[in-house]
Amino acid sequence: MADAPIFIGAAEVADLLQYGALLPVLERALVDFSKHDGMVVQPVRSTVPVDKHNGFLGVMPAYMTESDTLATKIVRFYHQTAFGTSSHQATVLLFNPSDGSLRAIMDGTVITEMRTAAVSAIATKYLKPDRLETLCILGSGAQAISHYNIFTQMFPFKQVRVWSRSRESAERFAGQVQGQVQVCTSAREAVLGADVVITVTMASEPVLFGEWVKPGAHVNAVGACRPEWREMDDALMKNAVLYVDSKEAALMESGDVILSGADIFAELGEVVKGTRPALCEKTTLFKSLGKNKQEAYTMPSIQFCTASCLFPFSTHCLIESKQKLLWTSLIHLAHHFSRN
Ligand SMILES: NC(=O)C1=CN([C@@H]2O[C@H](COP(=O)(O)OP(=O)(O)OC[C@H]3O[C@@H](n4cnc5c(N)ncnc54)[C@H](O)[C@@H]3O)[C@@H](O)[C@H]2O)C=CC1
Ligand SMILES: O=C(O)C1=NCCCC1
Repeated sequence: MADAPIFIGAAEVADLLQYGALLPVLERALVDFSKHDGMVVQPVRSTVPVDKHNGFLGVMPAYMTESDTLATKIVRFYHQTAFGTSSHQATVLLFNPSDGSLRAIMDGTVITEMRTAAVSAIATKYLKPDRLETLCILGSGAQAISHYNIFTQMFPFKQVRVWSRSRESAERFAGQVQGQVQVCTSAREAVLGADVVITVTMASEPVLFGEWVKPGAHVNAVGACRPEWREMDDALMKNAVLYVDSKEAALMESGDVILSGADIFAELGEVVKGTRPALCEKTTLFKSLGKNKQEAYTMPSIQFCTASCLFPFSTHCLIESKQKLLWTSLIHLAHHFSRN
């Protein structure tokens, strides 16, 4: 009889997954994904609208030939959730690629929060302006917190500003993170003069306008993952140099890209690999959808990295950390767990 799949819950994921291990594997995942050589199979996320309940279910499968890793992330994102329940909830399934059997089930919510923030941090590492004094975060939910945590660890910001639709949630955010945060009464006030701006809202209409953004600043646009949703106005989309995690996903899922008609300059993986330039002296915008890594990653269609690719890598990090062993594949890892 086949071994039962192992289960790795949220607390264990949170305990084991460290940014230090996650960042290099995500960089590698971004590069592999952007080679487009057929070695990473990660279709654009398939999303089912659950209109009756104002939500969506996204499925993000991915297969990576080199590491022989087969995984799927399933993520739900709902506008209205019961008090105290996260709007985003994800599960990652790992399969044995040789026969397709299920080897592991793990919480994907923490992975989604950390993977997404880590990829924004990678984009910022490559695209940042010379001066890094002020960080602006629009939104105050789970992604705002994970972005705050890694951005304040990785970069020497002197000031962090936050804006949210309600001052109460912005103040709650300021009380949850370690370190000083300036709560702003308007998005404009938060954005003016900022060197790096992060948008992590569930908005479907623009909350960030090009006229507010300092020339030469870098923007990480993380929300608005539906073809009809926006976080940015056309002025910003057209004036910034546009980088994405996946061109295919951006052209199918990002309302900011599709509706503005902005030209995509490069995938982030191409910049990390060095085949496309990082135009740091210009205003840059990284449109994240999770395709490459994340999804896979945790979400496979990753949006893997957004999708798919990223996901398996994240899982590797988890397991390596726990076992202090270098595993070469998720499946090996899953087997190991099931025997211990
Ligand atoms: N690019 C990627 O790989 C990923 C993107 N996301 C996206 O990031 C965004 C934030 O996700 P979470 O922090 O997990 O969600 P959350 O529900 O924890 O926080 C959402 C934030 O958006 C604000 N908000 C909601 N509606 C708004 C509106 N109409 N205008 C302005 N603000 C509004 C809320 O007040 C809250 O501060 C979402 O759009 C989510 O879909 C999430 C995971 C991965
Ligand atoms: O990659 C993910 O996970 C998500 N991306 C976009 C919004 C929903 C979750």
